Amino acid sequence: MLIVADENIPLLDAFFEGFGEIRRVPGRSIDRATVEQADVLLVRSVTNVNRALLEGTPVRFVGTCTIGTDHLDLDYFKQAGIQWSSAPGCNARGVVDYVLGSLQTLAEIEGADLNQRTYGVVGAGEVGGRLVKVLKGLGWNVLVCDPPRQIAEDGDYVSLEQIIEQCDVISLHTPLTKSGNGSTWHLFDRQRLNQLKPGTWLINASRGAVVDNAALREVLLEREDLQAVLDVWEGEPQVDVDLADLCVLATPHIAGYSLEGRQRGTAQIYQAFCAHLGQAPSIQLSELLPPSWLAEVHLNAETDPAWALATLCRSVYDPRRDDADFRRSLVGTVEEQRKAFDLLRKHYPARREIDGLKVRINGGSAALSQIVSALGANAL
Ligand SMILES: NC(=O)C1=CN([C@@H]2O[C@H](COP(=O)(O)OP(=O)(O)OC[C@H]3O[C@@H](n4cnc5c(N)ncnc54)[C@H](O)[C@@H]3O)[C@@H](O)[C@H]2O)C=CC1
Ligand SMILES: O=C(O)C(=O)[C@H](O)COP(=O)(O)O
Repeated sequence: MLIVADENIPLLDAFFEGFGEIRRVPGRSIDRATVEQADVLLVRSVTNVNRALLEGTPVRFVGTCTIGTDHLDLDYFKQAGIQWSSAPGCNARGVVDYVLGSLQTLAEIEGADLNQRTYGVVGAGEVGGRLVKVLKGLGWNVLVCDPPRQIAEDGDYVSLEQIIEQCDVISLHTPLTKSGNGSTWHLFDRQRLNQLKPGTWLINASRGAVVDNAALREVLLEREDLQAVLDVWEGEPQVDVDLADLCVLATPHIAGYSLEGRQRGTAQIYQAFCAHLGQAPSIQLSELLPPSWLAEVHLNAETDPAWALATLCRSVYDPRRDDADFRRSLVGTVEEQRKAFDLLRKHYPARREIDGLKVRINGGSAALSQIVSALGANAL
């Protein structure tokens, strides 16, 4: 069996070497010739997998080690009888950590009290749902917009208009869909961007085109009161450098790049492939993941809760380093910038999630316990 795989998929050998030959290829170079003999294709978000790539090839299973599926032509897969799997939720916690770290930076720059803001989460699936839980757990005021969920289930949802009217912070977590009633392509167009409340913070770690990037650049130039944090870009790896300059934080699509998140993505595809073959999985991710780095943190009961929150969030992830690395890369020719975008992602340093963190509060404090529990760390 020939497995063609994006070279940036971690733990490929650990999970897949037992199945046959693995051929590693840069994700953006996967073309017709690359998959001509392949039985299995394992990709990341940078490879568009469609009829033009696969028709007439032996590929019968496609795995993407990502949450997003906007690079896959699922209608074609169905028509052609090609089995596929994504990795739902694999790196959702990493994105939540990115949003939390970004909020700390925004609060610091703006001198704002995070407790006093109203948060709007647009899209409450794997990522947004986890984020809502954390924000509500912190006792913050959160509004949630998710029309498909609102139709499917009873719940406390609001319209996008209400989010725009009432929220001080808006975080986007929808899939990118380009057709149909609920299409999210340019969900935040010029009109909606103009309607944002004075002083709104807009965070996009979903897909670049959920926000009209050209319109956002123009609106940010006109309205100095708005603050934007962008992890994803229309047309990436090419980035609108002027837009990046106007953002408080700008990063190269790494919000979900926790070590656990990336490795979980491979593990989930492995499990799906085993199911496709009718085999029981024999390799466990828990046996491969290195132990948590921050074993234990002690806080004194007198610690200021805002300081404790900032310290715990930043102990897990602080986006300022990624922002600085990214800005340094936005020089030279367009081709050099595109290469730099991919290189920053290829050589992304390992970053851990908060689950393994144990926090002891010396003396006991209800406010600190609430923070520890909301973040998903373990109270000792
Ligand atoms: N920046 C990064 O590194 C990462 C980005 N992502 C992206 O984050 C986004 C969210 O991922 P998940 O939460 O796993 O997806 P999900 O599919 O679990 O949840 C998406 C939610 O959005 C809702 N939704 C759909 N259309 C909507 C609309 N018009 N308005 C409001 N809500 C709408 C859906 O009902 C669903 O509940 C995706 O675009 C994914 O590709 C995911 C992981 C990492
Ligand atoms: O899982 C997703 O969806 C993401 O956006 C991932 O962070 C994408 O990572 P790459 O596949 O682009 O490495």
